[in-house]
Amino acid sequence: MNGAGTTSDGMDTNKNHQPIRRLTNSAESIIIYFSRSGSTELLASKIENKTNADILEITVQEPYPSNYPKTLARANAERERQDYPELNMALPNLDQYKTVYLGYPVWAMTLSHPMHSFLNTYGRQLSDKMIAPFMSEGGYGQGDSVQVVKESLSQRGAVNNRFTSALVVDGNQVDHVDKQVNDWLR
Ligand SMILES: Cc1cc2nc3c(=O)[nH]c(=O)nc-3n(C[C@H](O)[C@H](O)[C@H](O)COP(=O)(O)O)c2cc1C
Repeated sequence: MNGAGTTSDGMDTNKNHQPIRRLTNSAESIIIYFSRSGSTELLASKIENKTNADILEITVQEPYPSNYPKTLARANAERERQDYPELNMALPNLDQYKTVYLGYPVWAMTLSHPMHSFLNTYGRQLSDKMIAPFMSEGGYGQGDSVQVVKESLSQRGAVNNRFTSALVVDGNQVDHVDKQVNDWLR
């Protein structure tokens, strides 16, 4: 139940390029996502292309190893201690946005830790937004991740959120999900 064997893993997305951060004064939607090995990032870029939303990547102080077992060991230890990673990003003012597309990989059948950290740190600033959760996973589905997003937001004092259905994509199939993405965006 840990996604071992999924071919998408094995490379931190920011090893070879700067974190993604494309912001305008005019967009009414923003995509905020974390991706360790690129699948959620690819899905985020598809959503960006289809919506013209702004886009912001969540990054952590200490990136996860590209080595999958090492990442798993770190993630397991973090989860046991509920010790979520420190972020190294700045959140822009979100006033202009009505919709936040919130993207993450599923880890251990729940929300991956950088998104935990993001919601714990900035959740309150998502008040009044429509939240559109999207995720990539290794074949075991969304787990309780959306529930955890909802709980984290309300614990951080976010109010007046509405939620769309979640877009759940197998990380190895992101290249083949354009129709699913289009249908979800409708
Ligand atoms: C620490 C860790 C735990 C994972 N746990 C699960 C899981 O419980 N269920 C699942 O389907 N996939 C699991 N996966 C696989 C990832 O969800 C999947 O490969 C995802 O597409 C990775 O997204 P990314 O490339 O954006 O990081 C796990 C991956 C990692 C690194």
